[in-house]
Amino acid sequence: MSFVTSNLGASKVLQAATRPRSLLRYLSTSSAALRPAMTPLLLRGQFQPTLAQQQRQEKQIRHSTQTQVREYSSRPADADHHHVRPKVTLATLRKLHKRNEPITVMTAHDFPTGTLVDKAGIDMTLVGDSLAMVALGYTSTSEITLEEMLHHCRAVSRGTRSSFLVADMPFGTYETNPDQAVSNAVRMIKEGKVEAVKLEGGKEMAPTIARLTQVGIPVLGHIGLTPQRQASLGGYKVQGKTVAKAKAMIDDALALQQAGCYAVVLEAVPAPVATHITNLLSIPTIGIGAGAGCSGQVLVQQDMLGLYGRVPRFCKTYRSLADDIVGALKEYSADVKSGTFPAEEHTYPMPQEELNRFMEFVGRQDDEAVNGNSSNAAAGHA
Ligand SMILES: Nc1nc(=O)c2c([nH]1)NC[C@@H]1CN(c3ccc(C(=O)N[C@@H](CCC(=O)O)C(=O)O)cc3)CN21
Ligand SMILES: CC(C)C(=O)C(=O)O
Repeated sequence: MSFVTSNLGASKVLQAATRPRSLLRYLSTSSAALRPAMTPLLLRGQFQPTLAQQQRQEKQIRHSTQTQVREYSSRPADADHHHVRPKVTLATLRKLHKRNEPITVMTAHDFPTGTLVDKAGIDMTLVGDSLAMVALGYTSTSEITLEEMLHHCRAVSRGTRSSFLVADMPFGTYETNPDQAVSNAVRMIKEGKVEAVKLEGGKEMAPTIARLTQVGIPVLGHIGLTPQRQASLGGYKVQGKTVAKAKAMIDDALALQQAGCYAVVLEAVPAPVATHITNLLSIPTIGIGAGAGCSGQVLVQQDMLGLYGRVPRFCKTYRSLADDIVGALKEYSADVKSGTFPAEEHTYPMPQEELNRFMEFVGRQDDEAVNGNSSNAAAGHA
């Protein structure tokens, strides 16, 4: 592993890590290489970094040094991470937000992908309705039904131990009135076994969100590009690009907070608008295509792993697994055709004594076939 802090001597890091204040001072006065991302934004004069953002950068650097320190210990790097991770609750998320530690969110749509997200130490797992497209092959998210969603939620929940688990309410299951939203959200909790629901929309959804939170169902809001409304938005378009639209989005965000959302997703929003909303709100914002000024980030797992065809501009493809998978499938196919697979090590042996008797049995059967004797000699032998 290589970290930006590699210029710090190990002993210095260890020393400093035990005295966070002095490390903070050290870092804030040290090389500009330690402060990526922020400088170009400042130069472009798009917006001023908030104190919170500066503290977060320092926090990130501190986190890297701590990870590095762990490499020098005798413990395997992930031993204390994978198995004893405490359950993430709403209180945990609030604590992360208060500390300006970015909240990580990742989608999952079944048991294996849910397990992977949980193992990676992601704070929040989202059973997003993008699974309609990436897992079910629908052409939009609006087509998925409540029953289909519940099926996927249950699968993800079986693989989720620590991450906070939230799922999208499908299009058409919450818009009619607050009663409809409550009864379907209750199904998401009881049958889908998720801890919270996400629903799309701004201040027009506030009464519904208020009802849900009043009956004890945590709600994650979602504004900006709301894919369930893509038809009326005229496609998957960036939202809030004009002052008027940005102002309306600010009103929506405040209304969602007032209605009791524990956090709000901001999708495909210009970074300065998302940063401003983040600074205004007392609840975390989770950005997707909304820049680094949000309180957390979310991506669609298939996108970031290169498992789904077209990837939006805001997505970083961390791996291109589709190529690997197709390569493996082609090798398998060639091996089967050529007889290379299965090999000896992929087969099951039997005890030598049993094998000898089995071969005798097979020999007798062959003799009988040749001699035209149809009586069953094996039964008498056994
Ligand atoms: N696989 C997948 N990933 C997603 O992130 C995702 C889905 N599916 N389905 C539902 C929505 C749709 N999403 C999308 C899809 C495309 C763009 C996109 O291509 N936007 C243009 C910008 C267009 C403009 O300028 O307004 C881009 O260039 O990124 C954005 C969000 C996000 N959500
Ligand atoms: C992209 C995220 C925010 C989402 O809503 C989904 O996965 O459906």
